[in-house]
Amino acid sequence: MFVSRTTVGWEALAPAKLNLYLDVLGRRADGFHELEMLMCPVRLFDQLRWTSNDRAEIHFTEGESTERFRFSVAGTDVPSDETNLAMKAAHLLAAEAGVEPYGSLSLTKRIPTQAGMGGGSSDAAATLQLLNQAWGVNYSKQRLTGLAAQLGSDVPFFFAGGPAVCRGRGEILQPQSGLPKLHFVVVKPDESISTKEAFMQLNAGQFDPQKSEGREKPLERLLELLRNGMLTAAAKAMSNSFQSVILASQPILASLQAQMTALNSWGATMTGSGSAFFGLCGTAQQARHLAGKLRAVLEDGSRAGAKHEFGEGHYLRGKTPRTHGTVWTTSTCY
Ligand SMILES: C[C@@](CO)(OP(=O)(O)O)[C@H](O)COP(=O)(O)OP(=O)(O)OC[C@H]1O[C@@H](n2ccc(N)nc2=O)[C@H](O)[C@@H]1O
Ligand SMILES: Nc1ncnc2c1ncn2[C@@H]1O[C@H](COP(=O)(O)OP(=O)(O)O)[C@@H](O)[C@H]1O
Repeated sequence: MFVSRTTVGWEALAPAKLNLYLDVLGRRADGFHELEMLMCPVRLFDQLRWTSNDRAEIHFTEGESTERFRFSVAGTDVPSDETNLAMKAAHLLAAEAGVEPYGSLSLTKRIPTQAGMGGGSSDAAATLQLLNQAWGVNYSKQRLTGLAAQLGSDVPFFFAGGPAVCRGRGEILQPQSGLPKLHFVVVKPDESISTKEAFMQLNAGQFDPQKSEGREKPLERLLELLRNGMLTAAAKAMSNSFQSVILASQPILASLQAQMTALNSWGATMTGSGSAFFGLCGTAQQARHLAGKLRAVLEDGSRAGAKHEFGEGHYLRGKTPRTHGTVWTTSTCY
């Protein structure tokens, strides 16, 4: 995430993430699942802005806001009340630091929701970082990462500042250096998937205790292929434990994945618990080319060309079954 000063306060860019590898190793006694993942931040950003009441000379009285702290959301239908992860992050930091929340925090959503792209988690991490500066709390990155784990399993990842292997619930981070810049086409179908429900769809039969004993260590192999720039093989080595379960239960997503694979011999992989899919491409030009091919097959002219500030989104319409969604070209940011 990127935090900077503005003339009236502070601003943060909260990146989306893609899971290049996701293995669910088993269910834990606390109800969470033990994971092994490779995640990368990508250049599709939500934006958070904070201004102080003093500078804006505003006194707030309405909605969910207190007089001293106001929160607003633009861009999509995520909640703008205390249940928003950005608000949860603000209140957690305030309680921990003994600060009474103040100022005006606004969130502009661009990352699709329930996509497996970590938008809410990234917003929470960016809010911790932003308000840590704005309120003069000055906690270390380590202390903020500890708070992040209380907000959600994926939140600490956004403090890694680049690609990381994530284990445990997702909060045990091993940052990875030496990976090349990677280019992707991402498609978010209109169908969304709740993370909790995706975990519930997995059954115990899918957790093989012998899997980790003497296995060929597919994650290490993927990392090695990426470091050596062997991207064709790396694309084939990407995998996601949720994918087969989700595709079996949602034929429309199976259709989308088949369409993407037909147009991109490197294949298409689901990110997180879905529902977005991504295809790895060799260069930005190839990504644009693939996005163009996807549009030619799937595009709905009525919404084509919708522009996003940090990338281009295009509405898609497939043949059978009809697939609707948005496609972006993007790349890793680190
Ligand atoms: C699956 C992943 C993979 O990156 O991403 P998304 O698809 O959500 O982006 C993450 O593990 C999601 O992390 P996050 O979205 O922070 O999850 P949390 O809020 O902690 O948990 C939401 C729900 O998912 C389940 N959950 C989550 C993480 C985990 N290791 N085991 C679980 O069983 C639990 O049922 C929990 O109630
Ligand atoms: N700031 C936020 N951005 C997105 N979703 C949020 C946010 N705060 C709370 N939520 C809730 O969390 C749910 C999933 O969040 P999201 O990050 O989009 O999922 P995923 O991790 O699967 O990409 C949403 O349905 C929404 O109701």
